[in-house]
Amino acid sequence: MSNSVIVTALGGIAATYIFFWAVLHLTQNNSEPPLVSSSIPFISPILGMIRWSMDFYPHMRERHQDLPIYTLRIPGVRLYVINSLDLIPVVQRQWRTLIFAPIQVKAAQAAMGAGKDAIDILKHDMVTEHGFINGMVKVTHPTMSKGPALNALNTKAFKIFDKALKQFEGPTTVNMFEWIGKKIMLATTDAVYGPFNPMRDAQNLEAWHKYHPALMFMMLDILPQKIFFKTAVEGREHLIRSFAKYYADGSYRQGSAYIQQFVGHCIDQKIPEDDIPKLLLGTVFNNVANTIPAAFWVIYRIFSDPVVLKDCRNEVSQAVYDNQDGTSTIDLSFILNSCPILLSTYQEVFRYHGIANLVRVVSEDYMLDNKYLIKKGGLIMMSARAQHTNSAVWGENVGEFYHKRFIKQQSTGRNLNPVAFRGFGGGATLCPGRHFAASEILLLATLLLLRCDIRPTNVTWVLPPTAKSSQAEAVEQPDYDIEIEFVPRNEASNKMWKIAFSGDRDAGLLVPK
Ligand code: HEM
Repeated sequence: MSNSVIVTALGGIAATYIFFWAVLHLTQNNSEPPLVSSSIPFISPILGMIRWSMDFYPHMRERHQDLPIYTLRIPGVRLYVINSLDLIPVVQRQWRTLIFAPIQVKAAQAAMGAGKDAIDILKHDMVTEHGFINGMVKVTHPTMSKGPALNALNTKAFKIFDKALKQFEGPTTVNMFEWIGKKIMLATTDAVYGPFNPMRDAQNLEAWHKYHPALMFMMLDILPQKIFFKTAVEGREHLIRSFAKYYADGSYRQGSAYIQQFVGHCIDQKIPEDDIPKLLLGTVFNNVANTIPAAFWVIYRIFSDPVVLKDCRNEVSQAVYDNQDGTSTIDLSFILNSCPILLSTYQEVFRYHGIANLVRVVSEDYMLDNKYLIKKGGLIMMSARAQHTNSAVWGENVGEFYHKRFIKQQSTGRNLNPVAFRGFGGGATLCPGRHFAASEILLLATLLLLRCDIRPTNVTWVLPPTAKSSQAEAVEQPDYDIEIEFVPRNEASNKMWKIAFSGDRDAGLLVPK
């Protein structure tokens, strides 16, 4: 290559760099949060995200500890990243201006394939209860947070778990993530969708496994789906056909109170008939996507540590009473109220393995905390992992899984700050499904504690890595499965089990803010 070509090429690169550097700095207002990661304009943050993956925001928090909030610029997007715990409630209070609903609308359109008319209805009012999204939370929330409707969901799930455990007549080897995934999928969807649950069908499960892994990339909505995600789109279409039949047959009327309210709200809001099955498909994601990996980690953490196992088994055994007819009853309310170590272990799972990226869309220019100009169209990012890995909040043992961390009296003299715990989000969009998820996961864990021992076939428990986790989910997923052996406990064999609810629930869990 001649010198002149090299000089021209270098000149071109330098001119391009200067051009983008100027664009970046001229379009950045001094009142906006400080701009970081700008050495290669618009590209450096992307390189950082690729390099650090789900540890990107914790890494940035360490690097920019002095900044309560900073700006990242990537092509077409201003990302305002919250570092400081104190700014989280400030963002959450502005839920009418810094909105979550557009993310849900995007999911409906790009991931579920909802049509234009349905999307217009979803977009019409994204802040009041008269709108589709907030109205949906309002009508479905009571059916999954407490009372007879949630008890009914748990009772159905119990029957599925009970039946599965009865099949262990002797030591049984399974792949742990796969086994838990199948049981949670069946228990949850049977409880939610009722006797005509579409997710009982093996072909639909296969379609789900084609569709689910591509969800995050489909959500980004950059690449043509029919070319780049052909298999996932086929899986989606298959599932939509099945949910269309479920809807057209009126099978949802025999489903849970939750799914009846869900469909009723779609009808009231005049969602086109063809789109209701697409939105129903979205409920499968809500119902199982995080519950499955969370159940995996809860069970892994309990059974892989003899101390945790002993503590938790001792607690749950007190939730059981024997009946005169020879059956044994598990009081789920006792589990959810009076088993502090089990509940602490459960919450530590979400602190340690939680990766929720809580995103808000800025609907108009806004002065956050009267200090930082946040521009319309920008995104606010509150990373759960950035908060959950902060030693200033959680103490020097932040990097350890400490199963008693959430027991108040044993925490380091300080009460835990509920804002620092982002496992289920917080504020106006705090996860309405958290009670359902908690009761189902803890029910499965309790049944296993009472009825089985679990041994890894590999002799020792080895914590699987999680680097390949999909960040569309709020909980890490193991990169590979673990083979385990369920060994029925003698003291529990031949027992018949029942479930009961003696009172309030979740009293022992930290209430996220
Ligand atoms: C372990 C299980 C679960 C985890 C870790 C989890 C996590 C979360 C998080 C982090 C958010 C907040 C999103 C944000 O503010 O940006 C959220 C919201 C939500 N979750 Fe969950 N979730 C779980 C289970 C469920 C279940 C079982 C359901 C449904 C039955 C559900 C339905 C929802 C809905 C509808 C929202 C949006 C609420 C709104 O728009 O106000 N989740 N979840």
